Amino acid sequence: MRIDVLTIFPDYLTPVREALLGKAIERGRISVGVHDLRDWTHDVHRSVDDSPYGGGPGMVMKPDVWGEALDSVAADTSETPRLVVPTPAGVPFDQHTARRWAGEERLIFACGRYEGIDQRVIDDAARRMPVEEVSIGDYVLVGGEVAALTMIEAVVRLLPGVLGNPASAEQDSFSDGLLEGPSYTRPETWRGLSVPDVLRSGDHAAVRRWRRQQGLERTWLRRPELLDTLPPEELDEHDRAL
Ligand SMILES: O=C(OCc1ccccc1)c1cn[nH]c1
Repeated sequence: MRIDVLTIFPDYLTPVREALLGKAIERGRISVGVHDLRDWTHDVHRSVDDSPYGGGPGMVMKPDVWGEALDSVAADTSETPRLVVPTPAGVPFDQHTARRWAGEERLIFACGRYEGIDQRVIDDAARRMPVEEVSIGDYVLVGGEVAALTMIEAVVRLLPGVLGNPASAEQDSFSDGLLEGPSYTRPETWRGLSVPDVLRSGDHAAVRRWRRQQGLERTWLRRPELLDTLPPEELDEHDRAL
């Protein structure tokens, strides 16, 4: 998989080369290109934004600079990239989307700042490649870089050969639509707090049941709406009796 990130703060993406993702890059599992949007400006001030039509606060990122940058980065290879635009106004990003994107050959993340990118950039790009405007949460960041890092990590950890322990990618939260329950490790008692007996019982069926019950309880308490969208087969009659 090849990932490109367009940003006016390329240094913000340095963490992408750390640890987990760093290993994936070393192993050639993914290649990551970080590009400074200002490289596609032509004026002496290297300006990337301007005042919004219709008035209002803040600035909007210019279409011409973005258009040239996207043309250039997208053209690098024959595969058609999927363009991801992080924005508070986007479709919520979730594990389902992460799994879907893990199958892509190329992803380009367009990191907006200010009040966002001129909409025509997205409309024009959509004529040549799939485009998704995506939100990582209901809050406003200063720019899309942190959102891009978040989504890149969620996607890359799913690629075969990236995680040391692939099983954990399968059993992580949301893989069965429920939240993960609590986890414990040594020592058995710590500051007067003990590990639940069932986990030390060696009864694997009981452990499975207990973990599922804990996941259901936690989901019920913290994210009840996830129970509504659970596929019916996920909740067996035993769960319903809980
Ligand atoms: O703030 C975000 O993206 C940066 C951004 C992009 C466009 C205009 C303002 C800010 C964001 C919040 N949830 N998901 C993404």
